[in-house]
Amino acid sequence: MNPDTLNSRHDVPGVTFVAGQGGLVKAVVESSLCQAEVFLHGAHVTAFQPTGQSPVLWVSQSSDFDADKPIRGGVPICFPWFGPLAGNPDAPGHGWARTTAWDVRGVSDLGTEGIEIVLTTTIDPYDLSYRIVMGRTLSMELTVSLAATADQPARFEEALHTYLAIGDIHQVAIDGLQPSTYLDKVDGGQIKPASGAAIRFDAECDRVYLGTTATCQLHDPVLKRTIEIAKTNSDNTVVWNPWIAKSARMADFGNDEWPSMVCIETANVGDASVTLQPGESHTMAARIAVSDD
Ligand SMILES: O=P(O)(O)OC[C@H]1O[C@@H](O)[C@H](O)[C@@H](O)[C@@H]1O
Repeated sequence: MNPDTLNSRHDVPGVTFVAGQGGLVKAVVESSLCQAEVFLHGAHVTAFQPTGQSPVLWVSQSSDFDADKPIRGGVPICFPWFGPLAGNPDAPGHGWARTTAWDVRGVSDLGTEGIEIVLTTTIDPYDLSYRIVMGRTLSMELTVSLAATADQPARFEEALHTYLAIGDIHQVAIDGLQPSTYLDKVDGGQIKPASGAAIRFDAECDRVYLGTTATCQLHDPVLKRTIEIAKTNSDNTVVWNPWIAKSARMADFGNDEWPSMVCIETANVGDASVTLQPGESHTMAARIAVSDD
């Protein structure tokens, strides 16, 4: 749908639909609380910056902005599978949601809470609704529903694959996951014991933390801030930085960009996949808050 039509249908001060990079339509939010951007392509939040802070989300300078490709950075939605689809190497990594065109269900001003945008789409057999609230904090709620008329249960994986902007990967630390075991994708998918220590980085990291509902804190001594990620109905947290060799292999990721990002992903994957019976729905949420150190 073109931006003019969206602007006349959803006439809320502080929200403007425009043709963004690659001609893809995005909502631009500018309020006293924050600046933010959401592409309808993938229901992809690409920017969030509370007033007085530097940008919270990272987007690659080499990202594609193309209706057939995912955006590299921001918050891609991984659904209905995470990573490669088992048994189908031709299926797109991380599922269909991040390359689907979503519809605008509604835009509202929630006052001190922020601006709310609700996007919807259907990915057979599921109906998806994504509620984003952009204020001093960024809230994202993904609701997946299976129609009562569905003839069988359905099982899916999901992730809010959040790329966070950081000062320097060598200096950040992540708290909150100390007590959790993790699946180490860099080491053949082995399950590793809880480390008991904050996560620090000196090499490629690709870990699925298991059985954790914990809130994480990302401490950034360079930007002198802490980003907190709280979550609901999520049993996994994925932590990812591609480091040197893997980022060099990705066409949509600049070779020298890896020190300035880390992903902390709110997820339900693998053994934590969600099964819905006909008529059921499931909501997973993440809330990102920033504070100065
Ligand atoms: O290149 P993609 O499909 O966006 O995936 C990026 C990364 O996403 C992470 O969530 C995965 O754990 C990594 O294994 C993967 O490399």
